[in-house]
Amino acid sequence: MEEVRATSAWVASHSSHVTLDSSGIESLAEKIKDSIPKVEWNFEGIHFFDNGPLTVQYLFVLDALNFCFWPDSEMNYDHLAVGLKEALQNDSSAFDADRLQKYTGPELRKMLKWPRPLPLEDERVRLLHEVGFELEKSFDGKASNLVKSCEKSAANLVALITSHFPGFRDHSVYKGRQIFIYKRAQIFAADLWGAFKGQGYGELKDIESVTMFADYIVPAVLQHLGVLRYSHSLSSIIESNREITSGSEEEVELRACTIHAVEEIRESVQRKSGKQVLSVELDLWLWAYGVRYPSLQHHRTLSIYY
Ligand SMILES: Nc1nc2c(c(CN[C@H]3C=C[C@H](O)[C@@H]3O)cn2[C@@H]2O[C@H](COP(=O)(O)O)[C@@H](O)[C@H]2O)c(=O)[nH]1
Repeated sequence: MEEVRATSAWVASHSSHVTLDSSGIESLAEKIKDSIPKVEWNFEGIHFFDNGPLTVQYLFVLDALNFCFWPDSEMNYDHLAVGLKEALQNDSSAFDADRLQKYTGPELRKMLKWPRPLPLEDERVRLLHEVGFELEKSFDGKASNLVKSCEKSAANLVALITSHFPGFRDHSVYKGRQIFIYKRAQIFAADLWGAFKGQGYGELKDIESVTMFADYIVPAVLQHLGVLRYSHSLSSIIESNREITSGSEEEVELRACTIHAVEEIRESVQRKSGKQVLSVELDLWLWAYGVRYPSLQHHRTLSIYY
């Protein structure tokens, strides 16, 4: 994940629309330095968990589809997590690699008990097929084999996922440079670590290398907390719910500056407290904060990456 850190820092130092407010970073770090509010993974109680390989399969399918819920104002991440959990509880072979390759849009919709087409439904189906196909071809159908081959390293896991599954290659070109974000690949590593409490399939010795997961909730939280500042034109686009094109300067800056800001907060908290802090812990706290305040306006980009 060094390339995620390094390229996000580069965007932050060449940014035109989003800036980091260093006094906002310092005052937030000061506020949380003694106790970063601990948020339990699965604090909402919405995920499938059986302590075995089926949970790994569930999390991989979940994170293959963990993007862009906002086009349907009634949909959110919880619907996906709960819908997939119930599907697996009703039929433990629902996510077998051969089955994943055959789902249609209406079947996926029915599985999630959603009464109308899902946002970006065709892409969601295509990505399910991709996951089923590549799991079958290279990992004997099982996401748990993918995890086993990573030697307890989140960095290896992200590299393996992004090399095998094109849908996870979350990157863009910004001012002539390739910028790596890898949101869904990294969140899968963090979900494993969180679900299995750092043991078994969740034992990742380098979990500190994972960055925050650049989605559409955390930038809005950081702006609200005075850590990120937007240009006048970007603010007005977000406030009027106008779409921001995937890969545009504004979009890349929103995501990369969020990653870099969380790194700066983490380093500042570490300096002040003398304790190690994980970006994953900061992410979960900031995300949980954001979903409690649905009135926070977030940017809108049609994307399969987040
Ligand atoms: N940075 C960050 N982004 C996250 C998550 C999660 C869920 N993680 C689970 C893991 C453990 C916990 O128990 C969580 O339940 C989803 N998202 C992103 O949010 C957006 C959805 O928003 P809304 O439309 O309002 O549901 C969408 O881009 C989605 O990809 C996270 O943890 N961090």
